[in-house]
Amino acid sequence: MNTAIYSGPVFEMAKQQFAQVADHLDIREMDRDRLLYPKRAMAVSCPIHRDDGRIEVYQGYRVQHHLTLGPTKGGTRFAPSVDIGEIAALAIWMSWKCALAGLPYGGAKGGITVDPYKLSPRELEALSRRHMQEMIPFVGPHTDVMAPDMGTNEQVMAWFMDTYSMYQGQTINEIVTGKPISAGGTLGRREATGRGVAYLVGRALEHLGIRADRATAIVQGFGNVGSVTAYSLAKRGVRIIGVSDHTAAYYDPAGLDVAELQRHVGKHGQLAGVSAESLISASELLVRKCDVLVPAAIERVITSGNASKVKCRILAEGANGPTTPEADAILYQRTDEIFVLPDILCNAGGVIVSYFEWVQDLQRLFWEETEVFDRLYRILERSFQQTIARAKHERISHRMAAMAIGVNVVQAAKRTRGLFP
Ligand SMILES: NC(=O)C1=CN([C@@H]2O[C@H](COP(=O)(O)OP(=O)(O)OC[C@H]3O[C@@H](n4cnc5c(N)ncnc54)[C@H](O)[C@@H]3O)[C@@H](O)[C@H]2O)C=CC1
Ligand SMILES: O=C(O)CCC(=O)C(=O)O
Repeated sequence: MNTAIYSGPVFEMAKQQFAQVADHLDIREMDRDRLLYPKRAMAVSCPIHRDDGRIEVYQGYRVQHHLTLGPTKGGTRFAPSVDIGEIAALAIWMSWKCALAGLPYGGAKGGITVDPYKLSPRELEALSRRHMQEMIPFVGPHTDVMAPDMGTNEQVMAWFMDTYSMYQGQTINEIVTGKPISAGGTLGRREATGRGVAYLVGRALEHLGIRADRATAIVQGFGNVGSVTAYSLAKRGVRIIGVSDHTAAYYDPAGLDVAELQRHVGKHGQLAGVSAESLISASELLVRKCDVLVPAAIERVITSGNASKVKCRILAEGANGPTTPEADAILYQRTDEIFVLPDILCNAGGVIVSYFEWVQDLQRLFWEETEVFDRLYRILERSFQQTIARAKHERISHRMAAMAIGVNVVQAAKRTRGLFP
């Protein structure tokens, strides 16, 4: 099979991780490509009028990894880094994540190569609508259901839903999740990923016998996932001593006021300008001593260069793919020091509540917020227990255990459906 279109460092990571798990599970060579490579991938051109009258064309992608368990599911990312390799890796990770959580989905991901911070609101709307228009032949409530990811939000999901619905001649809420409540969204989706991260951090602290009100945390990334994680951890009594985004990093051992940081970002769209005294370099922040380190921004930030220097007790991966395989090997040597909550477990709250949103939209029956979070925490608890039990039993890392569970689920479904002899 010629797989050359899938390349780049993020795709290589997903490939390397899969190879390690496939070796551990003793999956036959001839079955590996079927499990790893995406079912289909789309590349589309999205032309829009810029505010100055120019026409600019942006490249968009959607990768659907497998449809063995149901529709594919995953976010749409607007970022300058986006290419088909990055999106394919994120789609593959979505598959293992959904399978670990027991959701009836395969993984997908999409994105546009664009810096959304450089578009006006009108340009962002035009690009979002054009992207969905180009995707109409490939998505559907029972084929592939989009959601937010880095650089997109509830408003973008509302534009996606509206564009798809106008084309169909009727409102189809269930085409995307992560929508505003007023457009058929569920209570709790906006906070779901961060609250899920905080729940699992709480469980890891208990596991290690550390009291939340004596713990400290550093959070990289202060968007949807990072800011809600910081806020939810602070509500649990954890002192937030460091935060960063793409514009600034702050460290204060006495603790930062998360609500104040959220107000600042709400007003200015970024962390820069909060305080001159507590400024620190972004790379230094990651290796400061803390109980909980939460990378909640981009991929590949814990690397062979800093994995031996991080000084946390818990590494809670809010982001997708923040740790390279080389760093993983180092962290595995430090298992007694650092408890890793791997991304496909740690940030699964988002897609789990997206699943609840899809179910509610399909049934036209909406739940109370307590029902959303009770069900979310039950699924996360089960995944947490399964992951640590398997890691202990097979003497493997938490990442390897979580992935092994996910890969096994997909493999079993393919086998049952007759795709494996
Ligand atoms: N939104 C969701 O529900 C989910 C998101 N994720 C993952 O979480 C991560 C963050 O996503 P969101 O919070 O949704 O995105 P977002 O767009 O809301 O926020 C991203 C944040 O990361 C910051 N950032 C970007 N580059 C950075 C850098 N080099 N250093 C420090 N900060 C940087 C941005 O300034 C911003 O604060 C991504 O890896 C995404 O794939 C995972 C599961 C669900
Ligand atoms: O909510 C969803 O469907 C997907 C969220 C997502 O993109 C992720 O978990 O990485």
